[in-house]
Amino acid sequence: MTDTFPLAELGWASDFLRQLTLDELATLTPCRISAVHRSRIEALCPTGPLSLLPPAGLSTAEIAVGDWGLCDGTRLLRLLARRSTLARRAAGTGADRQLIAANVDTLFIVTSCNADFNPARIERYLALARAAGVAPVLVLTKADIAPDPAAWQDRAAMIDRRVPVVALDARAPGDRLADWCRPGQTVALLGSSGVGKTTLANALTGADQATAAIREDDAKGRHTTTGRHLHRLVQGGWLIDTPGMRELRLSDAGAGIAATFDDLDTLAGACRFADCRHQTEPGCAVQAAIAAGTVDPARLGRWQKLRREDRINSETLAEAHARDRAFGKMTRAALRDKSRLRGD
Ligand SMILES: Nc1nc2c(ncn2[C@@H]2O[C@H](COP(=O)(O)OP(=O)(O)OP(=O)(O)O)[C@@H](O)[C@H]2O)c(=O)[nH]1
Ligand SMILES: [Zn+2]
Repeated sequence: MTDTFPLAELGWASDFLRQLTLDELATLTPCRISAVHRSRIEALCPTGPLSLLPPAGLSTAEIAVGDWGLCDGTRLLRLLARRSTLARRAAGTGADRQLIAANVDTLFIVTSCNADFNPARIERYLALARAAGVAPVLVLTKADIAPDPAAWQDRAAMIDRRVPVVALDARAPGDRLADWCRPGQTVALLGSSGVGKTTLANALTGADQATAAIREDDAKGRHTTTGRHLHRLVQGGWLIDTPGMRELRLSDAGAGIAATFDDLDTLAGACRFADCRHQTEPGCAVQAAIAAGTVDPARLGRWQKLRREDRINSETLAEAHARDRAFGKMTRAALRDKSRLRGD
């Protein structure tokens, strides 16, 4: 396997080039981060894989697999602004966002042509992708064993007409994903357990995940595995597969939710009250659309649930405490009322 990659093949593009000063252009080498450890960083650069020291004054927690940086061959000197960022944070902890991947172009939202198919989950992933700045594609696996894969494809297309839908056998995707898996492109997979992510990743990288990493012949002739989380695709391009990818959840995704439910978002703007909850308020444009049959009430329910979930997952520690306190107060008041009614 060759270990050298022209920059364009690694995903280098003009919006990264533009960030370099003339001096940097003359003296430093662009590199793509393939793994991040506590005190070392693995990267791919045009001359091959490198193990680098982190930049002075920058915690490795601020570096993501897929990031572009500039190095002098020994140390990563700085990171370049990202095109997209996938991150997460634990609910209600207010913890800093944990970076999962950077500069992913396409997120394959994977679900199966069976009971795993769930519009609410697909919408959640669509919102997550859009909030991160990544283009979503719906991939329906197990098309080979579904009685009517076209029907599943139609159901998926109904969720969001703007999103491409591909139904396939994850074991043999052929060139069905060739629009997104090509030189310079970076993809990632998201979906629940058992839908075929590992199977698809293996097919796209042409190998077992454990062996798909790029191997470097070092001076002693030993093999060192690099590119741990940045896997080269058979058709060109890269697959980012970090452990956190599988536990991605919605947070700070308000803009992604609005983009995914833009029909409801627009209607809500026409409600009489700015804080309309779209239940029984007079002048509610959303309820009017439901009454007119142009909006599915189930979709309104999913939108509201997702917004609540995002709000809770995005709140800071102080906000979470305030919510708990308010809830405690409410419960205590309710208990007091109850005992008053009982005449205690
Ligand atoms: N016939 C068929 N089998 C599939 C397809 N995709 C996945 N499978 C099978 O489904 C099972 C689960 O697939 P995995 O690739 O392990 O699923 P996963 O999404 O990686 O699951 P986790 O590792 O739990 O996240 C395996 O036995 C696969 O062989 C498909 O498109 N067609
Ligand atoms: Zn309303």
